[in-house]
Amino acid sequence: MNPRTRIKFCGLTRHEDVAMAASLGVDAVGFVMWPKSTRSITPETLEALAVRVPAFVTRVGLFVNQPAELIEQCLPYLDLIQFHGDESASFCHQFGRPWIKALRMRDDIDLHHAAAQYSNAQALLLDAYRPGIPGGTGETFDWSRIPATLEKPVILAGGLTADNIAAAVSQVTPYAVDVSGGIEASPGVKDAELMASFVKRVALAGSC
Ligand SMILES: O=C(O)c1ccccc1NCC(=O)[C@H](O)[C@H](O)COP(=O)(O)O
Repeated sequence: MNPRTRIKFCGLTRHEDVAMAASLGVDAVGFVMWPKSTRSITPETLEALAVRVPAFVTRVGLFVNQPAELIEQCLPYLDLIQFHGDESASFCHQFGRPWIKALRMRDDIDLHHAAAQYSNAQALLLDAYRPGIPGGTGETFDWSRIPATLEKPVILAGGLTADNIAAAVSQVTPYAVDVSGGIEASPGVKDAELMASFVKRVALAGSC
């Protein structure tokens, strides 16, 4: 039996969206701590949102080349750290907390090399590459570029929606999928119906 595809919703900024995600059975909720993002929240908002996340829903903090001091400040409210910039493996590993590394799918990326480089990561999150934009582009990439076997679990991200998630799961069979723009009414504001239909389509894709 194939394990189910885990789901992370990213870029949450509101209590009601976190509550909806949890009620839908989503595995992880992501909070963007990078201030230049249209979905960013402050450490104070992170605390307010995170303390109300139910047990067994993983709270993920997303950072882009940010100071260790900020990450330390957020740690009490995070179960997992997502590094979405050019952080080194040793930087990522210094916090004593599970972490994942986001990789943008540049033409020249070598995923086997990256898996070795980030050997302590819990998983690699693969996202679309657009120069100058570190993530949350809402764009897909060519999923056939993902090797059939990789030394780390793959979290597929980038432009996923209820309309393309079945094809993505069937083609890539990722460990997990990550979505932000595809479940939004506007940046940082999630749409309850889009969230529900995304979760439903992932479940259906896994049962085919
Ligand atoms: O969401 C952002 O604004 C953002 C900014 C900087 C780095 C990463 C960012 N988001 C990452 C994600 O939301 C997801 O990991 C992933 O990129 C999926 O986003 P989307 O393509 O919108 O589904």
